[in-house]
Amino acid sequence: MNTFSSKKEPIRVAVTGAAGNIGYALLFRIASGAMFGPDQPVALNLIEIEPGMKALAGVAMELDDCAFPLVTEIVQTDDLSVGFKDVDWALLVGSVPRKAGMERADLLGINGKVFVGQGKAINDNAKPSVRVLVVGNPCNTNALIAMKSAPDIPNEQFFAMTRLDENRAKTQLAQKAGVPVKEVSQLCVWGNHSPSMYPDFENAKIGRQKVTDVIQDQAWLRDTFVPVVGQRGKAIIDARGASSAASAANAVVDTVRDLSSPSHGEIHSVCVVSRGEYGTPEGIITSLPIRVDGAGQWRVMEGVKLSEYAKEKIAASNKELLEEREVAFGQLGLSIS
Ligand SMILES: NC(=O)c1ccc[n+]([C@@H]2O[C@H](COP(=O)([O-])OP(=O)(O)OC[C@H]3O[C@@H](n4cnc5c(N)ncnc54)[C@H](O)[C@@H]3O)[C@@H](O)[C@H]2O)c1
Ligand SMILES: O=C(O)C[C@H](O)C(=O)O
Repeated sequence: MNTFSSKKEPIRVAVTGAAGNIGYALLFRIASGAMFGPDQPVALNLIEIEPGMKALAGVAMELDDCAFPLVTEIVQTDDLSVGFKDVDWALLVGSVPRKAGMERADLLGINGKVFVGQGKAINDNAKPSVRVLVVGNPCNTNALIAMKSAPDIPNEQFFAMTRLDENRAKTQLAQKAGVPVKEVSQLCVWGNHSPSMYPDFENAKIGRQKVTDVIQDQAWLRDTFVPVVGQRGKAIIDARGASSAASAANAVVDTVRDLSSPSHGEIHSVCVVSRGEYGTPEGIITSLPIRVDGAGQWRVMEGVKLSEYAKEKIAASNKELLEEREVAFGQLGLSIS
């Protein structure tokens, strides 16, 4: 269709850390229509801190030079009240990435306070219907901090990203089974975006078969697959000398696209605020199997059968989230209730 004649209102998307590595891989895909579809105009609010503004001007010049027909406006700012003004989506990417030798939780003290300010600014400036996806690590706890700092925005509109982990897990299983990755489905990563995450191979499928019927090597599934997925971020930092960027940006596109359209039977891993589903501690932001219905509402898939092994892995990851919350909220003076 001719996008110039589109009558659709633009979707306004804020991206923090827009001049960073993930930002550079993400913006061009949003602008090209990969996130919201080929006939949906987008307005981009690019947010950086002051030292990043010069590089951001260069990124904006490159966006201009693509002449993307869907882009209606590009805002560049280091002022959060401008950056989050009337946005439909806030993609919180900007924050310090971990370096070799660090765990994601080591970033708690460095990045946590950033999400207080961003949560408040979203609360005061974004559309009430705004949806917020946190990518900056430790993303689950940062999302919780942003959510607590935005009391007027419903908790259900805050998300953190484990789709990269789901995509990684699917590829590991496909390669082991010798099948194309599109054959792997119903794969949920549970818990924290940290090495403790649990990629649930017991409920996943390859074609119409259970993964465990196709890959019968339990030792490989438990002792190789699970840790390889949990440590994939570190493996990339060790190999590249920098944390994943293009694959992370791709997972942002996947997450937002799949939260914006009906799931048609597939599930996806998204960190959402727990209501106690499957025994998860209420109030944390943890990864659960999510489906979106025809009205665009997400919900946690019911009826997943978890083995004792799975329950133990998920409980351990959620315990880590409780500990992260205690440390971060203590440092920031936030109340858990
Ligand atoms: N959840 C995931 O699956 C996942 C995957 C990959 C990376 N990450 C995380 O994403 C974050 C960004 O990674 P990156 O590789 O793009 O890092 P980067 O260092 O390349 O870029 C970060 C950008 O954010 C900007 N920034 C820093 N503080 C900011 C703030 N308060 N407001 C706005 N912008 C700010 C910086 O100036 C920089 O341009 C890191 O925390 C990284 O660990 C998460
Ligand atoms: O591992 C990291 O620190 C970066 C990111 O969270 C990843 O999973 O690649």
